[in-house]
Amino acid sequence: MGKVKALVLTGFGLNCDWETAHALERVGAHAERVHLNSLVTGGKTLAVYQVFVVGGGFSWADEHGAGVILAMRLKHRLGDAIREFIAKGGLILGICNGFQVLVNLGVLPAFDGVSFTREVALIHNDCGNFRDQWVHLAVNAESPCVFTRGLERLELPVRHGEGKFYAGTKVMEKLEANGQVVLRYAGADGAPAQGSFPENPNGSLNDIAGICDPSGRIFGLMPHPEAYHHWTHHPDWTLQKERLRRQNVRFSEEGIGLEIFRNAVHYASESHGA
Ligand SMILES: NC(=O)CC[C@H](N)C(=O)O
Repeated sequence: MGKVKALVLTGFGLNCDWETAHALERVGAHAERVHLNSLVTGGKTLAVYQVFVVGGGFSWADEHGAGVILAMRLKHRLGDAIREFIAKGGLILGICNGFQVLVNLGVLPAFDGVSFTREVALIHNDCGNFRDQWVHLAVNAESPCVFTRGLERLELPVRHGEGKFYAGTKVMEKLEANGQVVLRYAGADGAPAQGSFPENPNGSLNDIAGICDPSGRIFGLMPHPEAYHHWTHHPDWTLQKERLRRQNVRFSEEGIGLEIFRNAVHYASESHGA
């Protein structure tokens, strides 16, 4: 049985690809960092991978809005390949700048399949500046998202200037009704932040930090799971071991961010017999 093949996109200002590929390798995938131009010119083909990750960074320097130009490039040069990739059951993960790309591309929320038009937006943070901080996240147990299976709460870092999730009332209602809201910013107790700053770092409506498509196979989130793949990444790591011992929780060398990738690789290996 071969390893699950994951493509991590690179190029034009994306800058979390090494960490993202490393996280995927840690959970058993074969991860390849592939430049956008290699896909566009046909040197590499999306169809041979089971997981497609658009990671964090500053593609095209956030010109015209974060993720806008990369989304246009993907739509016009690789739209058919992306549509086919989704139709044959592939998984897509968009992290931070990647989430902004998927939203601009209309691959999320994709109520009736990929629309290639923007239905929701990630706009400038309410606080008016770039936020670099750790957040608590509550996972919606009702969501079909395959990436968050078995998870209830997470702690991950965010680093973004345009992370405020925004949509019209009807779209918000539909997202909530479908269970497509996967992650919400929360307090340390796991209760939704209800817009309070800095627990909700950007003013996202309904505290939304991540959404999925109706199938649960396409997932986008503003926090960075690849940036918590080892326990020492956590700002309180020196206290962590002792705290867990007191709570009778088994200590793990892994950061919880790895679980997102592990779920993806597990799902891909089961559904594709990799
Ligand atoms: N870390 C990131 O991917 C940042 C995304 C984007 N450049 C922003 O600032 O909003």
